[in-house]
Amino acid sequence: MTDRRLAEDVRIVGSGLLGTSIGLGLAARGVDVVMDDVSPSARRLAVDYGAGREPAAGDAPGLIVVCVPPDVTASIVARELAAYPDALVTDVASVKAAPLAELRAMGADLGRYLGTHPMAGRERGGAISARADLFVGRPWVLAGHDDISYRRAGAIEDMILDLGAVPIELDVERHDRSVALVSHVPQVVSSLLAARLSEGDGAALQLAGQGLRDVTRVAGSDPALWVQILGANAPAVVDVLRPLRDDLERVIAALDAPEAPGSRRAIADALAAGNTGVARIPGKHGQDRRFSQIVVMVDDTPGELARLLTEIGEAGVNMEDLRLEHSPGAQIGLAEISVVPEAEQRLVAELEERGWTIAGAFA
Ligand SMILES: NC(=O)C1=CN([C@@H]2O[C@H](COP(=O)(O)OP(=O)(O)OC[C@H]3O[C@@H](n4cnc5c(N)ncnc54)[C@H](O)[C@@H]3O)[C@@H](O)[C@H]2O)C=CC1
Ligand SMILES: O=C(O)C(=O)Cc1ccc(O)cc1
Repeated sequence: MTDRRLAEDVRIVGSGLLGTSIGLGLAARGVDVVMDDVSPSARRLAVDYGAGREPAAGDAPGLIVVCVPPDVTASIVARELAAYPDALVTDVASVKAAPLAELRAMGADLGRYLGTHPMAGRERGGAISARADLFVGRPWVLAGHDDISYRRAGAIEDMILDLGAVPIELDVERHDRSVALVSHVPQVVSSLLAARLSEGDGAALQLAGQGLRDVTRVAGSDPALWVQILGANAPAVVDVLRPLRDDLERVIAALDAPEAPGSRRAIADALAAGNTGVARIPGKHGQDRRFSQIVVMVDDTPGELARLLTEIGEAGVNMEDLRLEHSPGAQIGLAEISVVPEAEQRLVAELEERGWTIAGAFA
């Protein structure tokens, strides 16, 4: 028998990115998973990928996971609660207060419903983008409310743990305020910045480096999904956007008159506040500690990166993170290796001895 916590059979409604990824992860652990979708071809595709089986008469799931767009989440949750009176029902929508309020207004049986939100995803939807390991190591919020205890929702936590994610209990309002700050506003800022590029000189784009890619990655997200997410969490998003606009106006005023008394200070203060903020983003395993970075030049030939990683292992150093940078047209890649500060000097020496070129090392 596969090692797992979840004892229930699972029904997944919505066979897109999230539903298929959950199905793949659970099916791999031997759970009996049924995939469903309003679109028969989406459902069949998820079944073809191995996320689960077609629905059948007599299915009696103990846990139902609704993975549909936010604006239909409440109505599908209500339908499933009514259709399967013994099942626990959850959903994965990116907003939590609005679907709960809708369900309450419909008179749904909230004693069997607890919404969740995995903080993992991709810019592209659909089963074709799904991955069984999408949730490994990622936070997954259980959005608590007064009609059900976390203990009663134990099977949902079992599912989260079986998928390798980290359960976090937050009530719905705190969840929505939190994701406004860490997910919804970053989406808006990333999109607005990327939108500037559509007007830029084509030659300027040839100069694009990793910094631009870092801050615009999520600008490739699906507008149809995000219109729903932002609309459903509008007050919390605006609460972050307004002070952001004030900060931007202060920077613009300072740059309009950079020589005026106080202007340079205003710019420096804005950038320093950014340093303080970025230092608060937890690293791997949610820890706050910062790592040293070692940048190694890697020939753009097959097997070179694998050789580097093997040799770091041989040196007995645990790699905390890895980032790759490629310049278009260049035959060299840069591998930025994060290690604990105590290991930095030793690893640099080991790698140089083995013939690697170190482009930089910094704490
Ligand atoms: N895309 C992401 O990165 C993340 C998305 N979420 C949430 O997950 C949910 C699903 O998103 P994705 O999987 O990305 O979308 P998706 O577009 O890949 O899949 C949604 C699926 O739901 C189906 N569907 C639509 N209406 C339905 C209905 N009435 N009944 C049954 N099926 C229906 C669609 O046919 C589609 O297959 C959304 O609520 C989203 O907020 C949560 C975390 C991350
Ligand atoms: O791509 C990423 O980094 C994400 O964080 C994706 C994501 C998109 C929507 C969510 O509600 C949660 C996560």
